[in-house]
Amino acid sequence: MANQEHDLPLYEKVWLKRRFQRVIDTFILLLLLLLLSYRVFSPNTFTFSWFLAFICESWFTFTWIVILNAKWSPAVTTTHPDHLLQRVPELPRVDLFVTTADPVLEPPIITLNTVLSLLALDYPPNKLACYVSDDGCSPLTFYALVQASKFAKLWVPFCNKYNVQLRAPFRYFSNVATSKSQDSDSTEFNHEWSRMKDLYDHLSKTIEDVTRKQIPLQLDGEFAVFSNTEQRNHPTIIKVILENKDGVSDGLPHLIYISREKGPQYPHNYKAGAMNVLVPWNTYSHSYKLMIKPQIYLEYVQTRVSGLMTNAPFMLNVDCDMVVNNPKIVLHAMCILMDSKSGKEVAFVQCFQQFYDGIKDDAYGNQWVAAFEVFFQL
Ligand SMILES: O=c1ccn([C@@H]2O[C@H](COP(=O)(O)OP(=O)(O)O[C@H]3O[C@H](CO)[C@@H](O)[C@H](O)[C@H]3O)[C@@H](O)[C@H]2O)c(=O)[nH]1
Ligand SMILES: [Mn+2]
Repeated sequence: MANQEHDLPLYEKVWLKRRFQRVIDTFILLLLLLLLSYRVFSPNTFTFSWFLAFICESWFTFTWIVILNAKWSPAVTTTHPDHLLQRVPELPRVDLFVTTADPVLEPPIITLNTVLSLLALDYPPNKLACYVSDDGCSPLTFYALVQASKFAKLWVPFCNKYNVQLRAPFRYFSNVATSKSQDSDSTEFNHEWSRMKDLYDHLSKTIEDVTRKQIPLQLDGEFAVFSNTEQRNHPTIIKVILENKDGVSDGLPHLIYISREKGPQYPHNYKAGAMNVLVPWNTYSHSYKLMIKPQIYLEYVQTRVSGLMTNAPFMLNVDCDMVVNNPKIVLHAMCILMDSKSGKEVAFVQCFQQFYDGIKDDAYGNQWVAAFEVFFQL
């Protein structure tokens, strides 16, 4: 029995047979090469139109070779999160990183939803820490996160109780039919659903009013650090918004706000710069516990924040305009990262990106619909 349990696979990778498609794809490549050789050996060479056609066809052939490589031998990976706890004695800690840069272009309510979808992950909360890097150095973003932390205390238990799939409230409530489809007969569920919706509507209205300056935000108390700051010129600001002090497994993950030091005299390097400040860089700080008085560590913290605080062996990075649409995503990733063989070979796990609220027909192809259908078809 014990052996059987040990043999439970964490994931399976099945290589797909694509003999027929491979023949077709190679045939297209052959036609393209024939076309190119026709161009080269045709009598009307070196005119302007010849040159234009040659460049276009060469580029098309090159992209076809790249595409051919990408789809030559696709595989489907099926993960088994339910086997994970039987195979690994303890789940590892994961640091979650969210980057935001501008409260106008990336409204705080969007970042708030991203953070809520992370705080509600189906993973032991005492193993998670969510770091939000704010390159906008905005009290609005900090305010939204404080509000998010209060809402999370009700939202996360609601998601767990009803096994909610989409845990970013604005996505969940955007489709009443789908979100209410489960347990729709239960009065208790209907009652709690309406209560959560009212609370979320109130929350988003408050954030909107503060963002539009209809409710003034006083820069005192917790917010005083923002009073003399400019977006490109300010010292480091770190605020521990939520702390799972006792490491309880039914609490909430840590939530930490960070605005890294910036000055006009040196480049900030955009997202890469922000991630460098967040990501741990050595293993010596493993013994550090979460610091509840960050100001003491400010001078050290200027370099790698999570390294000094939680220093988890794994990290998950999402932009502020993304949401987690599968609460088990970390468990799925762990099936590959914790496997005895692939765990040593695989550096990162990435999921296909899906887009929400895209423009109809996707005229500019930003949602990659055609690309996925044509190039990555399995
Ligand atoms: O000075 C900056 C500028 C940007 N960002 C953040 O970086 C992320 C991505 O920046 P964005 O300008 O939104 O780039 P996109 O083209 O939308 O994002 C794609 O392209 C980026 C650059 O290749 C990748 O880093 C992203 O993960 C990928 O989603 C966002 O969360 C920003 O808030 C910062 O933290 N600081
Ligand atoms: Mn973006």
